[in-house]
Amino acid sequence: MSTIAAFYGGKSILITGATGFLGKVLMEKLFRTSPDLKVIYILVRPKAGQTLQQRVFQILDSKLFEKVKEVCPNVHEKIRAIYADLNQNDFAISKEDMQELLSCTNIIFHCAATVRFDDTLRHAVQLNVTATRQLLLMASQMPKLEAFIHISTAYSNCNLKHIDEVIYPCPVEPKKIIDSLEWLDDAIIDEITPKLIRDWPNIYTYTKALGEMVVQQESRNLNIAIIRPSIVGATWQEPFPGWVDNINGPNGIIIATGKGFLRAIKATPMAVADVIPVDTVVNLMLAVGWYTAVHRPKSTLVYHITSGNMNPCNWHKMGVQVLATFEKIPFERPFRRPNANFTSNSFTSQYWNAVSHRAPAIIYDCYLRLTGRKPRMTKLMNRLLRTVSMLEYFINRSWEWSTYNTEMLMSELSPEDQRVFNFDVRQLNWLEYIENYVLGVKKYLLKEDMAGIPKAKQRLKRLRNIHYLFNTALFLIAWRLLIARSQMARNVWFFIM
Ligand SMILES: CCCCCCCCCCCCCCCCCCCCCCCCCCCCCC(=O)SCCNC(=O)CCNC(=O)[C@H](O)C(C)(C)COP(=O)(O)OP(=O)(O)OC[C@H]1O[C@@H](n2cnc3c(N)ncnc32)[C@H](O)[C@@H]1OP(=O)(O)O
Ligand SMILES: NC(=O)C1=CN([C@@H]2O[C@H](COP(=O)(O)OP(=O)(O)OC[C@H]3O[C@@H](n4cnc5c(N)ncnc54)[C@H](OP(=O)(O)O)[C@@H]3O)[C@@H](O)[C@H]2O)C=CC1
Repeated sequence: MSTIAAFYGGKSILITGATGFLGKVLMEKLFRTSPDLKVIYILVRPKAGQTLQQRVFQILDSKLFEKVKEVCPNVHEKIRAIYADLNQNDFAISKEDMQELLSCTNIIFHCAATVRFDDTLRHAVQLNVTATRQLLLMASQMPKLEAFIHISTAYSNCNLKHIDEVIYPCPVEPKKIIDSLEWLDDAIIDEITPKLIRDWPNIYTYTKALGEMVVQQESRNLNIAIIRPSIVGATWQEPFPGWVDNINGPNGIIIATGKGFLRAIKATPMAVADVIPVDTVVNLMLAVGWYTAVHRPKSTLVYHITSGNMNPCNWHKMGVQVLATFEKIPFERPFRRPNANFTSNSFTSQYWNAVSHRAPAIIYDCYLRLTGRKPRMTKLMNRLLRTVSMLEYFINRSWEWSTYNTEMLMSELSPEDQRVFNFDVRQLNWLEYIENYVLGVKKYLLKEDMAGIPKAKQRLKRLRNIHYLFNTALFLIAWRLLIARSQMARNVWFFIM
C-alpha cells in the first residue's frame, strides 16, 4: 500500500485553480489513488455562462475522469465547489463556506494564477500576489491545516541563468507594489511597469516571483512548500498518455504548425526544451504535500520539477519529432502543408514572416474576398505572430535548475510510492512522449476523429502538389523575366533546350 495514497485518505483538501490544466490532473490523481479522501474543496467562479455545478459536471464528464468514476463512483459527492473569485476581497466567499473551509481544511494546493504573459500588472498582482497573501492569511486561521503547497514556476527567476531551490528577493517589496497599485491609475501603471519588471521578460514571471516572496514573508508557522515546474506539457502516462486541454505553451505552437500556419520560428535549436509532463508535476505535488505535512521541514522548501538537468531534450529534436508525427497523424483541413524550420536571427525571422506567413495570409484573404467571403487570415496570422514573439524568450535560452530537494524527496519515498507517484523524469522516452503529445493535441484539443486520417493525408498530398505547381510557376515567371533582360540567361536557356 502506498504511504502517500494512505496519507490523503480521510483528508479535506482545498484546491485553487482546480478548473485549470494542472488542477484537473491533480484532482483526477487524488481521487484515483485515494478514493477514501473526505472531500476536495475547489474555489470556482462561474464562467462563460456556466454555473459552478455545470463547470464541475463538465470536468467530471470528460475523458480525463473516466478511470476515476470506476474507482470512486461517488466522486460527485466528494467535490465541494465553493463560489469564489480570487480577484475580490475575502475571495467573495460566503460566511458559511468560509467557516467550513477554515474549520475543516487539512491540505491546500494553491494552483490558481493568471498565466497570460500580457496581462495588466494590476490584474496579475491581484491574482498572483495579493490572492496568495490572502490565502495564506486564511491558512493561518485553519486549526487542522497540515500543509500549504504553493505552485510557482521554474521561470519565476528566469532573469538568472543558474537557479537554486531557494526564494530569491525581488528588487521591490511585494507589499509596496500592492499598496501603490491601490492608488496609481492605469496609465501610470503602464508607464512604470517596464521599470518595475526590469530584466524579467513579462509580467507573469515577475508576479510569480513576487508571489514566492509573499509566501516567504507571510509563512508564519505554517508548513509550506513551493513547487516550481518548467513548461508543463501533456500527460506522459496517467491516466493515459497525451492528455492536454489548453492552448498554452507548446500546445498552440503545435496546432499552428500542424495546421500549416506557422512555417518558421525564431528559436535556438540546441537550447534545452524544458518541457515536463503534467502528471509528473502532479505526482511531485502529492509527494510534497505528504512530506511537508508528515516531516514538517523547518524552513519552506522549494522543489524544482524540470527535465533539462536529468533528461534533456532540445528544441531541434522536439521539432523534428513533431514534424515526423504530422506525417503519420496529420491534422485535418490544414491551411498549408506542415513544414517548419527554426531561424536563428532577427533578419531571417523577419524574412520568413513576410514570405511564409504574411504573404500567404494576404493571398488567401484576397481569395476569400473574391469569393464573397469575409477575410480573416491576416488577422489570425498577426495574432499568431504576436503569440510566437512572446514565447521567443523561452525558446532561445537555456537555464540550469538545481534539483537537490526533488532528488532528496525521491530518495525518501518507498519503492511503492516511487512507482505510484513517479516523478523521475529520467525514465521518459522523448520520442514516444512527443508522438503521444501531438496525438493528444489532435484528439483532446482539436477534437479530431482518427477516422479522418486517410482524408487528411489525401489533402496533404494535394497541398504538396499545389506547392510544387506554385513554385514551378514562380520559377518560370522569374526565368522568363530574366531571359527578357539578360543575354547570358537567353544563352543558357537555348543551350538547355
Ligand atoms: C532537418 C530538419 C530540421 C527541422 C527542424 C525542426 C523545426 C520545427 C519547427 C516547428 C516546430 C513545431 C513544434 C515544435 C514544438 C515546440 C514549440 C515551441 C514553443 C514552445 C513554447 C514555449 C513556451 C514557454 C513558456 C514558458 C513560460 C513559463 C511556463 C509557465 O510558467 S505558465 C504557462 C505558460 N503560459 C502561457 O503559455 C500563456 C501564454 N499565452 C498568453 O499569454 C496569451 O494567450 C497570448 C499569447 C498573449 C495570446 O493572447 P491573445 O489575446 O492573442 O489570444 P487569447 O489568449 O485571447 O486566445 C486566442 C483564442 O484562443 C482561445 N483560448 C485561449 N486560451 C485558451 C485555452 N486555455 N483553451 C482553449 N482555448 C483558449 C481564446 O478563447 C481565443 O479564441 P477566440 O476568442 O475564439 O479567438
Ligand atoms: N502551464 C504551465 O506551463 C505552467 C504552469 N505553472 C503554474 O501552475 C499553476 C496552474 O497553471 P495552469 O493550470 O497551467 O493554468 P490555467 O490557466 O490552466 O489555470 C488557472 C486556474 O486559475 C483559476 N483562476 C484564475 N483567475 C481566477 C479567479 N479570479 N478566481 C478563481 N480562480 C481563478 C482558473 O479558473 P477559471 O477556470 O475560472 O479561469 C484556473 O482554474 C499556475 O500557478 C501556474 O503559474 C507553472 C509552470 C508552468
